Amino acid sequence: MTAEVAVVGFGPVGKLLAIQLGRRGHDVVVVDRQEAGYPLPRAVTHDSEFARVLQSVGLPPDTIPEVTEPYDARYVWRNGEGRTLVEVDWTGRGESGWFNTWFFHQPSLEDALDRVVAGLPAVRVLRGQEAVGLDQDDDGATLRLVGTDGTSSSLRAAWVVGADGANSRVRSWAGLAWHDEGYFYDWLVVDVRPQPHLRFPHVAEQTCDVARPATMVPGGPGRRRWEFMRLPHETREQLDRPEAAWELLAPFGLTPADAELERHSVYTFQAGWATAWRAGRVLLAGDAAHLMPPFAGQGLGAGVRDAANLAWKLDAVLRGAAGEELLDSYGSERLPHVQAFVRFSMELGRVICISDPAEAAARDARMTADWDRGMEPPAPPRPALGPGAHTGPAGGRLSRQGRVRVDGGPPSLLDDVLGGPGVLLARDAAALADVDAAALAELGVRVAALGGRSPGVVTVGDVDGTYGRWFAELGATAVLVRPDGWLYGAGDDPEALAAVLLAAVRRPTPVG
Ligand SMILES: O=C(O)CCc1cccc(O)c1
Repeated sequence: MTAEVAVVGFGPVGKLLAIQLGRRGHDVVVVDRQEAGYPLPRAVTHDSEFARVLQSVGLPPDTIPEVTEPYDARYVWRNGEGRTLVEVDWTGRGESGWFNTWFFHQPSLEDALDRVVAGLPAVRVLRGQEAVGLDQDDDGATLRLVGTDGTSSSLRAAWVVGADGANSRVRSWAGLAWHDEGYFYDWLVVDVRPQPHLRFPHVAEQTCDVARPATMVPGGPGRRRWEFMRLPHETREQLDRPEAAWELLAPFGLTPADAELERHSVYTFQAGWATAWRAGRVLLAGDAAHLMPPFAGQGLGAGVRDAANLAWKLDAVLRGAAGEELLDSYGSERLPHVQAFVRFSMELGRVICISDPAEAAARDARMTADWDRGMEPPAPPRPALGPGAHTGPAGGRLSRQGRVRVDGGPPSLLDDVLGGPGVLLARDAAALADVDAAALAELGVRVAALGGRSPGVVTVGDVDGTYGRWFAELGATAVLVRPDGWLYGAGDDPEALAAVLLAAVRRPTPVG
């Protein structure tokens, strides 16, 4: 069997990558050793950028209310006595055009992604096929597979992506090293469906109580998630029992009579990353490439960013629009970005994972004093991409998505008008007259303007002034946004911007 891309692992990251490549017409085979999907939640929160990626695969979050719901409120941290330590602002809309914070039910999201995959003839999914080995040469890689019935086969692909989770075998076969931050905390993760009459408050809270550090967050529509830290005197086995879960849920007013315990499982929260994400024909994505504790709610989001970054680059390489060196920019861009979130999540963990009373008292004194005098918590990181396929000071930053109007029609998000985030957008269509639109289209980038008319250019009205403000902040009259929604660059000469991108991807400058 052969494919252009073989993906090992059919979790959300493998699914999104397969969809993005399959929608661009590439022949993708996904293998997963499990016969069926994992039916229980793992991640429960996503951000505005993740929402835009869902939009790009035909699942805009406002059309899947059974899967995900916005959280337009604060993320509250309290001490053992219920005093506020800090409140993090999780309200409002992000620059990607969607609410900043959402809580979702992962199995329902995966079902929705499965339905998208099923509609893509270019994507084949082989469940019950375990990858047991990998060989590669200059032209591709071969996976050795064993089915659940014991049958052996092989799968040859131009590129293999290991989206096979924290214990990635693809990572080991490719010889990609792992950097471990030495961060290990065991937590009992509990997913619950309270009966609707309980009317649970829709809040995200951390209880920083030495007696039992605990997290309570929504778990997607109709569900709640609790996480309880294992204390030093407890074993994993003592904690990983339904009786232990119910005992810990009781103070929150939950009993087996009015709630369903969907899952309880002890996880070891960890932090680390693969030091390189490509070895020849093999690439890593998702938990195979990075792990972080959940306190910033960014673990799966990082994997989703991987899929978006990798998809457009693999697409460009496979269609011959870019040299394979472009794939080196995947890890060089994504690694520094994900490191910022790993470190931020560990810092949050250092606040909550405290079991020593003296240390907790010092934390409480410091944080309540800061909060009482109105000190705002440090903002979550907004890292730029590391070195790679972008140019100038604005390049490598997240782009914006606003509402636009075409020919006096109703407002729509720009990506919906253009078919995806990739765009060379100029203030005036006249500046785009000589741009090589066909070459940009090969990379998944369309050509649009906020005013004027020019053949082949989509002219859009800037409904809320999002783009006018953004251009003013950048001091530019044109932006070049990559198909993953990240800014390639900004300036006053869109033709030159396009030419720099086209030259860079055809012969990228080596990174690192
Ligand atoms: O969705 C996740 O990654 C885990 C859920 C979560 C969200 C916010 C705080 C926290 O401690 C866990």
